Amino acid sequence: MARPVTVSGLTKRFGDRTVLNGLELTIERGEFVALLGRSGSGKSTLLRVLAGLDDDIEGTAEVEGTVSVAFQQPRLLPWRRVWRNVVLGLRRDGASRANDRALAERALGEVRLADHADDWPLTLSGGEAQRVSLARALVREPDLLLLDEPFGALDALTRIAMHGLVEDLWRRHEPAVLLVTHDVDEALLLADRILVLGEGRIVSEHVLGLPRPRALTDHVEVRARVLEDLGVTESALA
Ligand SMILES: Nc1ncnc2c1ncn2[C@@H]1O[C@H](COP(=O)(O)OP(=O)(O)OP(=O)(O)O)[C@@H](O)[C@H]1O
Repeated sequence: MARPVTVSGLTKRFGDRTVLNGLELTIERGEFVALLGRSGSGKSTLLRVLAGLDDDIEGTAEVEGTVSVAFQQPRLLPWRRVWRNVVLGLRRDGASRANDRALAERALGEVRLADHADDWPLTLSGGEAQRVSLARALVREPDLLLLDEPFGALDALTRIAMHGLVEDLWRRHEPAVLLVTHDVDEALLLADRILVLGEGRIVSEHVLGLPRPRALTDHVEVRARVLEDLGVTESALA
């Protein structure tokens, strides 16, 4: 099976503004990649292109296999029960539809929400709703999982719990992951490789070799280098 992402010479303009400028990127099967970059650097734009939501581009962006996306907001349909939201995006024929409830229950079990299958989305907490969104992304068994700041709207404790959950789900399902985040520590905990986007291209790449689960202290030097690439100095944070 081909590599899930091969991007070459990708340029994306909005009017006369060039947001992505000759970007090169490959992601291997099962690889967990984090994408960092300053606000407005084009991270979401790149994700939208990879998700097939924007094809008005120059260059090539080849994506192989099934793609799922989870956004910062869980985007659940409030008038559908939780389990129906999970199977919403599945390609369906008569035979598989009969199986939907079982598929949804299994996916909800994986994100530890087995008891919430019949709830309405608006009764869920923010972290629970985001877990439903993850279940919905994974039920399609994607080859590529695109995560656009999926934990950005959650409180710090819930976010820590979600890191463990995502790592667990990634190991079990083995999709390639592209995680857009503002959180350097999140990237250091989860990713095989950290990319920094700037001036429309990948300006730096950091490969993280250490085993998992990781501690934040594992990558002190890489952390400093990534922050430097983002234009942040430790003294400015102190
Ligand atoms: N539909 C659009 N029309 C015009 N400009 C756009 C559009 N979408 C994005 N842009 C511009 O492209 C640039 C990159 O936006 P994008 O959302 O990709 O950045 P980002 O790195 O994800 O930012 P953030 O970290 O703040 O979410 C921004 O300047 C934005 O204003």
